[in-house]
Amino acid sequence: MARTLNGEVDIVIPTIRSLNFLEDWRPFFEPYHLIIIQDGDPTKEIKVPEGFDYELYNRNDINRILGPKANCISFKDGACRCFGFLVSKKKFIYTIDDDCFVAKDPSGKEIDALAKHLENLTKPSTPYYFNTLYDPYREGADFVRGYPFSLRAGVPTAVSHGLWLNIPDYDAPTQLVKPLDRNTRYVHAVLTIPKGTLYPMCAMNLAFNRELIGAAMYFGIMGDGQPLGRYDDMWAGWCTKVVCDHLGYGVKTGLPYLWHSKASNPFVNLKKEYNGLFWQEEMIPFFQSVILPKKCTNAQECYLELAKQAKEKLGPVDPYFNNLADAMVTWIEAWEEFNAPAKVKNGTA
Ligand SMILES: O=c1ccn([C@@H]2O[C@H](COP(=O)(O)OP(=O)(O)O[C@H]3OC[C@H](O)[C@H](O)[C@H]3O)[C@@H](O)[C@H]2O)c(=O)[nH]1
Ligand SMILES: [Mn+2]
Repeated sequence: MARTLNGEVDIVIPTIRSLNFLEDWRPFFEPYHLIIIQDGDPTKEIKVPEGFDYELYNRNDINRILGPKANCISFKDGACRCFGFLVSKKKFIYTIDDDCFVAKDPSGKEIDALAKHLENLTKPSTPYYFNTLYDPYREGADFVRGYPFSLRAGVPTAVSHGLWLNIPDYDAPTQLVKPLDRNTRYVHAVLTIPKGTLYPMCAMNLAFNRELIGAAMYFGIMGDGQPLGRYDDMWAGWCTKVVCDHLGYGVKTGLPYLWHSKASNPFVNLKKEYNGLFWQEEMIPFFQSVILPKKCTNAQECYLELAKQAKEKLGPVDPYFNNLADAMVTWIEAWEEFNAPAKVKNGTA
């Protein structure tokens, strides 16, 4: 059972809708601090249900706080959530969409998704050698015969990627041809994604160790005024996986599940993700070929190197990638502004 780490966790929610979904999560979320990022029209009043401890930022706040650097935070795209990662001071971040609800496991028990994520993040990962009995650190499981003892300590876990029952995270073409698909399969497993393997990270039900990988968890410039949308979490997932592989951190996927209730409009989604459908055939081979130099020893340094290589290798694909690479650098500048080690003055920090 994960320790209650409520002093070490922020829950980040991007929203253009309502926050009534929090009533479903109240038993699990009330002890935690929420960072709500209100996207779209800042004059619209967003109601937060009584009893939650939260801070709320709209576009005016982001512009006021970041000044010219605000141009690295997307507008009219769920990617705006990464502003919450920037202003948080906590060790762990859990980010969830406002159309996601508490799911039930096959026994009918409500799933405390946050507790399971914290368990995933506070137990090691095994990226170097696959354990065929899945998560060896889970109650009632272990390493199987032939698993080297030299690797059984595992590595620190940086990302915990949860899944969704009901509406699956399909791209627009798949959603258009299979509108009635519902995910009813509850697979009771947590897997470490092997080193050297990328994956399509969805931000609907995602947790990470902000101290290890937060600087690389940037969701890019998407949405309004950009030729790309709904690839925010994909970009962040590819960047963070490459950085985790380089730094020796683990990424897990699988449990916990939540219940995803709303299918967004596939035609609108097609317009947003259209370029991504063929640019991903260039982006993914780029990330598969990235080699980060040994001198990069933390997420910030790795990320600046990634920005440099993305500009070199993907800039020729489309000028958008030059802007994205520049925004990645702006993000790190903002990150360092918010996370500079406390300056020590006459002996006190
Ligand atoms: O302009 C916007 C649009 C949405 N949001 C908030 O982002 C969350 C996701 O929105 P939605 O549920 O409409 O997206 P989906 O089609 O279900 O799929 C997304 O799931 C999240 C991924 O990051 C990716 O964007 C898609 O796979 C929700 O909280 C909206 O309120 C927004 O802030 N601005
Ligand atoms: Mn949704």
